[in-house]
Amino acid sequence: MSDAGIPSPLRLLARVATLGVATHWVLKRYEPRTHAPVLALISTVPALVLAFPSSLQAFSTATSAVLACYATYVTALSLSVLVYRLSPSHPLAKFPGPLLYRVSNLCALSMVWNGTQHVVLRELHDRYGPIVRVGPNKLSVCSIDGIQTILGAGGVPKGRTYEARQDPNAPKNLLVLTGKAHAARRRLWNRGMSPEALREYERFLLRRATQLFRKLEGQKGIVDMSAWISYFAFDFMGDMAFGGGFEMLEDPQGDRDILRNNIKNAMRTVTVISQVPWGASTLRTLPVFSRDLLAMRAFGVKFATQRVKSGSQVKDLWYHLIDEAKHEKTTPPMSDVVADGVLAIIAGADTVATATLSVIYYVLSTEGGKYMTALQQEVDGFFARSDADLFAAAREADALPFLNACINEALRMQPPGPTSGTRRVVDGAPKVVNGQLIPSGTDVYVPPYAFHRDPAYFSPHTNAFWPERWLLSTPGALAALGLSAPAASSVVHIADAFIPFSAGPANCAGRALAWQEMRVVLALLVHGFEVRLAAGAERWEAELRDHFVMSRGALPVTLERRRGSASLDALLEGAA
Ligand code: HEM
Repeated sequence: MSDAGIPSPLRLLARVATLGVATHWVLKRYEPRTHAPVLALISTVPALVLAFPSSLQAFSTATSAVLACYATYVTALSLSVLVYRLSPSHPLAKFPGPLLYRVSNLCALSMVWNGTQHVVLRELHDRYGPIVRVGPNKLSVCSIDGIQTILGAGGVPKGRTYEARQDPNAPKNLLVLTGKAHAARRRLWNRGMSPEALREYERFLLRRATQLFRKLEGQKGIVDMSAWISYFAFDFMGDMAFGGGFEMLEDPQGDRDILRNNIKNAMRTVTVISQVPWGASTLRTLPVFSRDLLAMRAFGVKFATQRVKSGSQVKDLWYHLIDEAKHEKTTPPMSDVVADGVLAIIAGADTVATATLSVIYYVLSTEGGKYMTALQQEVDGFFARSDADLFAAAREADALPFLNACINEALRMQPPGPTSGTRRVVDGAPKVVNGQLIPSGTDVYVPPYAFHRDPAYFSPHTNAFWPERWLLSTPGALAALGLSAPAASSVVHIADAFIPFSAGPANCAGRALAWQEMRVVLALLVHGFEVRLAAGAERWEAELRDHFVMSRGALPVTLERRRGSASLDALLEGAA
């Protein structure tokens, strides 16, 4: 149909509106990765104005013509987006979810910024069921078959939310890689986390754990356990990834502590940016968004340079990541190792600190501290043995069963990576979860926190710290500590829904190391100190924030040195 009868200004605006709608359909099909295509599309508006100079006569100035055209363009683009996202023809229309989240990812920004995403996702699953639409193009899945279908081998690759997480000028780290590149890099990591490698790390761990112990012995009054465990975790991971040098335990107020804040801020920033992957590259050019990521890289480069100078005297994680033993055909580039070294600090320090602190908090705060009493009984009994070998016990899954149960339960209650990033269902390979087809192009969360707090997988006491649930098959172990549990038949415990370390080929590469650290540090603390929560500790749970890894507040405690044992003294002296 001809538009010859329409006055020329309206004709111009109609063309601009059509351009707005067309822009939506182009961007929908070819989601931009840089700002250049976005700028190119936006500049078509003045180009259109210039292409029809006669239309300008109806406007008082050229500026008002351009402004009117942009207003029309944006309105048409927005309306097209809105109508499409809410329409029954949208591929995700059949999935329930809050109206605002269906409209735009921007609606979720405040919960992401505030770090409440994990809790909100759980609430949404309570309300809407196992699959919830939490963005225009995004689902959250809390259905047991989704774990293997999405995260398992042959599942769904990581989506673009991961790319937004890393420094744009640095090579990709393991977390961001997919497919063959991921498998090749993961081989290096797996070597660095093999049982033999972990044996090598024991002396570093003993040195740092002893240093922590001695520092805590010297503390008076209220002690912020959160800070001290963090210093330990960062120092130890610095030893692993860069051959040491962080020394936060030695100099807590030193400038290296800035790293902790860099990471905290950077994690929040990239978690927010990753909500709008199409704008990520543009946003990251702004110093406010890139400052902390760049500072982290500079930090990594500085420590890597020191590590290179020291050569292969020690078989730390760096030794394996840069393949100093020459297992690979080609030596990995130094820049990749720096990227993975920084990843090790982010992925390995904060996570272990949060989990260790959550154990301390829950065993002390639950039911008048009865779990701390049971834990001390188990650990004291262990150290009383003449053959007590803490590192041998830390290697085994069942040497200290109640300690393991408490760690598992703290990881269930507060998984240190509570949501993880989204996976994206690739073109031509839709997936079926819970009997429903998840179409290609969909971003999918498989959030650990939501699984762990689902009564369909863990009950009774779904939202309470109840370590007994991990020892149902060994009631004797509980009875020996004065604890009991109902018959296993009345308890729901779906172990496959426990995913604090994620699942599948990109699950946590450092899981075994994390377990070793947590067992050693907690056994030393429980045996060596009487720990009591102090005023303010009750805020622990509320101050845990989901910024990909948990950020946390203080955990004020008082400490009193216990009598300990000859085994403990020998262990601590051995580290000197
Ligand atoms: C309690 C402690 C820990 C927890 C709960 C934990 C949890 C996780 C989770 C959930 C992921 C998957 C993230 C995702 O896919 O978005 C992950 C990945 C990873 N973690 Fe851990 N982690 C812990 C400790 C460690 C330690 C000590 C290291 C050692 C440096 C480490 C290194 C890594 C690496 C390298 C990845 C990426 C794996 C890959 O993409 O193949 N983590 N971790």
